[in-house]
Amino acid sequence: MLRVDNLHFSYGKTEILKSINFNLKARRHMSIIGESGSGKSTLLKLIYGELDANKGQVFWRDTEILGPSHNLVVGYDFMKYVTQEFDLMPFISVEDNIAKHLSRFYPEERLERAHELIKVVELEEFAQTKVKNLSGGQKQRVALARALAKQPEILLLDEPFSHIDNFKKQSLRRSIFNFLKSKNIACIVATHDRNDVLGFADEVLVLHNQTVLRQDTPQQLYQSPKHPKIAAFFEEFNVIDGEIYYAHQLKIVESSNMQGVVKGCYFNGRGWLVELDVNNEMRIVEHSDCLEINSLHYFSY
Ligand SMILES: Nc1ncnc2c1ncn2[C@@H]1O[C@H](COP(=O)(O)OP(=O)(O)OP(=O)(O)O)[C@@H](O)[C@H]1O
Repeated sequence: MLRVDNLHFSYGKTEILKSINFNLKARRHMSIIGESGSGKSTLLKLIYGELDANKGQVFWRDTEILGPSHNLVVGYDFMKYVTQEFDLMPFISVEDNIAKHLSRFYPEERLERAHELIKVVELEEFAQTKVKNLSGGQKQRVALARALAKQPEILLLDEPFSHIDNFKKQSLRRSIFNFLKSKNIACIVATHDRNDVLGFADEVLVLHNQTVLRQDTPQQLYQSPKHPKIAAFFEEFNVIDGEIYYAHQLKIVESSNMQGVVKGCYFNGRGWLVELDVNNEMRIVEHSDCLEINSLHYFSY
């Protein structure tokens, strides 16, 4: 189990994280979400032992994770961290970048494992390609495979699919997260992408105002966001009389005590997001059709 106890961290005088407390059981998957600059990457670096906390402790099972002021070499065998920078060896092949992290004593197993991981990240056709000749998204996939080479007990991922195009992203996400579950590898993913969270996270940690706003399942957070920052992570939403309503929870109706003037109409795949001006406050309502700009419509929930 990962245990984060009362963690505090500042860059110089700027406080970034305060009183961070949470646990993550072995094999579980957690997403960390929060606005840009809320400290997601900083928290991953503290968990990995790349930064020294000002106060507080991090444990994986019974081992305390210590920062650079206590450790000459950052990192532990049971934990791997894939940063946004990748840090690969450009002049050797994809296969060699991954195999380098495997034992030389068992050459056949080494190659077999490298190929297994290349398959997980769907890079079979690039196995022999030098990393310098890969695109950003392909490099990101090599970094993921390399982190899995020695099969850590816990994997930390910072925006793991940020460089990967939408064609590949969906299947790659399933492949990686299913692989982690099948090998009982716990995982913490810092992400801005709701699709990394909804189908894959067992729990979500929401960072806000330097601390943990909430820790809950994706289902609970989505269905009962309670806070605009949480709703905003998932979908377009409105706050009406202090309650949060997603755009799809409001409907255009024949008559109601709520009405607004159409100011915009945006296709979203399923239908249209209609922007309504209600006494200078904007409401956003999902509707099957685009509505005429400046027309008046009733809506309700
Ligand atoms: N090395 C550093 N020195 C000083 N300040 C830093 C440093 N690294 C990050 N920060 C600041 O710390 C805050 C948290 O940064 P962090 O990268 O952890 O946020 P984040 O939530 O991961 O952001 P994003 O979603 O944009 O990646 C930011 O305000 C950032 O400017």
